[in-house]
Amino acid sequence: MSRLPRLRSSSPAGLAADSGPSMPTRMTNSSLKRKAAIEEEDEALDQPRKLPAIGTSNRPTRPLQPSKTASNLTSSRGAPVPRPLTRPKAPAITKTTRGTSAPPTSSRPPSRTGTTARPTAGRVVSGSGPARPTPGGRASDDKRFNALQSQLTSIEEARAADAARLAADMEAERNKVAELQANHRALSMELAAAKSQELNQRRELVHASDEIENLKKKHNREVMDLEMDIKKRDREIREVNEDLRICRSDLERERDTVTSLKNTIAHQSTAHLTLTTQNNALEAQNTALQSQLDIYSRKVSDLTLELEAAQKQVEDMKKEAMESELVRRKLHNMVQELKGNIRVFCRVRPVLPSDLTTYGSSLSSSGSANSGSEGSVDFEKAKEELQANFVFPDTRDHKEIVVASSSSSATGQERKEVYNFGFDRVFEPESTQAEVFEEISQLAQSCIDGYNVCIFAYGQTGSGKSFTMEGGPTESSSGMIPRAVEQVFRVADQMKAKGWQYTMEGQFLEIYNETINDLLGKAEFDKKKHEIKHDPKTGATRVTDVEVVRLTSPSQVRNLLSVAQSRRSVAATLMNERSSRSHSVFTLRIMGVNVGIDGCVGTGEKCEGSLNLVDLAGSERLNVSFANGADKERVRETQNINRSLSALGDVIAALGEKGEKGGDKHIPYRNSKLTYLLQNSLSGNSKTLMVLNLSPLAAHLQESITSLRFATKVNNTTIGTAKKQSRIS
Ligand SMILES: Nc1ncnc2c1ncn2[C@@H]1O[C@H](COP(=O)(O)OP(=O)(O)OP(=O)(O)O)[C@@H](O)[C@H]1O
Repeated sequence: MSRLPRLRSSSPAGLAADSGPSMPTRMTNSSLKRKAAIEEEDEALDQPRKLPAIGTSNRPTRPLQPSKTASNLTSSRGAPVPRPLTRPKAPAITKTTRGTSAPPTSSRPPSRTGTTARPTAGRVVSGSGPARPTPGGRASDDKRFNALQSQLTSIEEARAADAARLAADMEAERNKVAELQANHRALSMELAAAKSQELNQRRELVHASDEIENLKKKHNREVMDLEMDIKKRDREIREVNEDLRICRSDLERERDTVTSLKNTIAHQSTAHLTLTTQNNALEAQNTALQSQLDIYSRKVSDLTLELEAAQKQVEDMKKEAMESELVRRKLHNMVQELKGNIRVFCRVRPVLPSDLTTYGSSLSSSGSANSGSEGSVDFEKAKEELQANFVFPDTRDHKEIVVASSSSSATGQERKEVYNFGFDRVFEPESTQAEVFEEISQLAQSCIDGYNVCIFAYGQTGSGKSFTMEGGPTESSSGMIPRAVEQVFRVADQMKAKGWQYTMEGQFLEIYNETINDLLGKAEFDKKKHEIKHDPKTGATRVTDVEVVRLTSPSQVRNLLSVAQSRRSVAATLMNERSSRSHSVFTLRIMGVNVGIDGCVGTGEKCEGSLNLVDLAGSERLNVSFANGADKERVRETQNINRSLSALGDVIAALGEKGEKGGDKHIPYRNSKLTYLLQNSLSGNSKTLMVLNLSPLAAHLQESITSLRFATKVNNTTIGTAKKQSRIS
């Protein structure tokens, strides 16, 4: 009984630690149960020899030798060595007990197997018996001992059998243990392998976890990428869908277009057939035309050659025209010189209705002179009554005027006198402004050609000077100044074709009481002092501080004339007409340069001419003013007019003398502002025209005769040879 715990304790210590808990434990329990059953059986046979007595022995029980394999296995592993299973032994009989109870040799049972010879149970029983036999009962005791010896022998035999059986069982158990230990080792190895595998697997697991983590991250990234990709794809899909939609609509349109094109093609096919037919016809026509074209091409090349020749001819003609222009100028000037560089025209104005009232016609007082056809007849009668006897005998050349006057002698006899005057041209009262200008226009041309021209209107007050120079408001009544300006502009324009380019400027001055006033200026009359400057090199005359206007159109000149007229009206007093008592000088300066024509270089020749149109003060005051003499201012005016007009006569006379005799004759230009101003236009290199205006009235006859005599004197003067002011730059 006491060995069970040892088996029990050895079993878990030796097996449970290293082998699996199930199978070895079961096997140990079953063998122990069988042992427990045998021991219970022994107890039943010999109660006093209880097994616990064995357990009390100090002899150590011989443990079952563990198999070398098991021992080696456990020791090699370093684990606690399990307690080996002990072989069951019979309890040994101590010498002390044997000496007292029975002789050892006789009482020793026959030798048996080692296992059975060593039981100790008998000795345990004898050694531990409670009662010690007495010497009287030795025989019984021997019997008893023998019985007991036999019993013991049988018990030992049974025990031996049991021991053998147990040994066999033990051997089986050992084998099983060995087997289990082998299994255990195998399992340990498997376990180690499994552990190492587990370790590897753990490492792999860690590695795999890392990999999984990485893969997860990668996966997340890929997921994100994929999501983005998906979004992108979505976007692309949307775009593609949109494109698809557009494509579809385009396709629809294209289909429509195709449909319409098909229709068109169908129409076109029909038209094509028609056109093919036409084309064939046209090709035939074309062939015919081609041959014609060849003919025309030849003609064109011939014409091109002709054109080139013609263009060359045109170029030559242009050059020729420019050269002939120079010739024309020379010839024109020669003609003007032959006509005389100072010429005199005489113009008699018509009798005006206003003359009837002013000069007291008997018909005008009757009041019937101004109405109806009867009135016109009366007017004609009144005219005859008032007008002087002017006759124009030269009906072909219009160069003569005959004045007949009658006067009473001291004896009371009527004396008739006839004066015959000849001028370059005589204009009758019916003459128009255009007719007068026709003669003057030649001088305007000379001015454009670079000559200085001076045209005077001379005559008594009311004789028609202003009318001749400035004219009336209508186109037909416009005077010499606007016509000359128009002529200059027209000719300047025409001269462009001959390579000339002109610029024009104008000034309008008044000489009143030997003072120069600017009719185009803003300054108050008679206040500002203007000086006359002559440039001896260029022959140009300039007046200081006067308005010189660049002229761009004839209409501009008309405006200037009206400005001048209004300024004169403001300056006029109530008593006197300022225009009658002053000279007005309109100067048109013309500057030209030959720049050439297209493709033909100009000569560069420059010319500068001036056209002076002078409306003189009334000439009659020469006599009348001195006769009166009461009004000092008027006397002064008259004296100035007298001086300037006589100075003009003197200059012309001196020029005439110089022309006739030559030499270094002094010309008194400085005797008056008028002659000094017109110095360069009166000298030998200029052309002068005096228009003598005559009143047709008999009341003015004496004045008219005086004027005629003055004009004749001028007309008979020959001013040298006109010299063209030109210079080559
Ligand atoms: N040929 C003409 N035909 C028609 N009317 C004329 C003619 N000549 C002059 N007259 C008229 O005679 C009048 C006097 O002429 P104008 O004023 O021109 O004379 P004037 O000599 O200039 O006088 P003044 O010296 O006072 O200026 C004006 O009414 C003008 O219209």
